[in-house]
Amino acid sequence: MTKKFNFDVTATDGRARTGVISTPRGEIRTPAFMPVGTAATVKAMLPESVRATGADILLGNTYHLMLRPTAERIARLGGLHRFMNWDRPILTDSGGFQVMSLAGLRKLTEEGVTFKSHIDGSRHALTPERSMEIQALLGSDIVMAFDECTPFPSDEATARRSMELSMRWARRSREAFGDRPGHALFGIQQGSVYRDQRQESADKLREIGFDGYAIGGLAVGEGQATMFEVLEYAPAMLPEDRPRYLMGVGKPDDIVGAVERGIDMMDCVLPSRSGRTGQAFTRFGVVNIRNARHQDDPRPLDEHCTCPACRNYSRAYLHHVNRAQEIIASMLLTWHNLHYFQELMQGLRDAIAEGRLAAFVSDFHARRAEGDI
Ligand SMILES: Nc1nc2c(CCNCC3CCCCC3)c3[nH]c(NCCc4ccccc4)nc3cc2c(=O)[nH]1
Repeated sequence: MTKKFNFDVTATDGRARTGVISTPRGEIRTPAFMPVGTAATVKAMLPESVRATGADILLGNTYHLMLRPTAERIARLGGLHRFMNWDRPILTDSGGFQVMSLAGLRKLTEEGVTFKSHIDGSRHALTPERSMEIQALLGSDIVMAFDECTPFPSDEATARRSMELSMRWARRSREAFGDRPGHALFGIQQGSVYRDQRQESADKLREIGFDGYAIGGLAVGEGQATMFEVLEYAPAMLPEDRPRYLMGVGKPDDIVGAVERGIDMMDCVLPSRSGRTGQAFTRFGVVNIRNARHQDDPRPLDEHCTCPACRNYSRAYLHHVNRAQEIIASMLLTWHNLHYFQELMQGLRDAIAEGRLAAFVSDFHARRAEGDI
């Protein structure tokens, strides 16, 4: 059991690479997709089911857990791993992004953000120091610096002010995090869609020094083409011997494009959230199980898939339980989607390791064109 946090690149294919992040709680195979466990649960999944889909790490969140049940209570109960019965690595986001997207009455100053809880209206404050304290109380293995996700679109001056604030907060996060062997602190690059600002942000983060580097400020409405334009240059600005984490991404084709451009880690609510609405991701594209055309279909979602939903249930059944709003509908569709996302990651890792990523990617796109789903 390593007591340290390490990242080793094991193979490359173009800008893409495979690697292993070693942590005291286990190894993370990269490129990795990280399921989101917002309120100390991956919704509709038991932790052992999340593990069965192939996940090595999952996400928690400062914002949600500080409001309910509070980080102090989770710490008193032994920390987030014990609390949610997940003994592998956990990465927690620093809370700023969720404040801006969920909380009410927000006030942003140099110090940090104050806001009203979306749960009970109580007032709270998040600063770099408080975010580090909360993430330490939770016991997360990978801690995210406290940042401001620059809204899109932003003009250059606005984006610059936002990025520079995030870089001052990055330094305060680093200082407040201190020296915690076996735990990692990741910095978050900002700079919106402005190449010079992305470079300045990357240089500042390197100067401060982090265990890993995230690309923030993307997947905020700019669209895939613009995101990929930024990913043509932003990953290479970050240290190549450290993990690169693209936050909030994404759809399967976003993930494939990001991995081709050198990204090692991603997270997204999409597979779980869309599973609960009846959207199933398959190698041929998305199946919306609520559509009446499935009500007599005896076939599984995807006959190639080995997940419990595809092994044991028909589209007709999944259509029925979804229409009836049965709890099992969320369970089966979530499990299928997380399984599909992890299978996609395993396919990418294998293709990179064998130097055949280009073939994998063209096959990935070709299947989806078929569209007989
Ligand atoms: N610090 C920080 N976090 C960001 C996040 C949250 C990543 N997920 C955390 C996770 C923790 C647990 C609770 C859930 C969130 C982002 N998410 C997106 N796009 C999502 C776009 C999207 C995709 C599908 C559905 C909704 C929204 N862009 C992001 C940029 C940043 C950023 O600059 N800084």
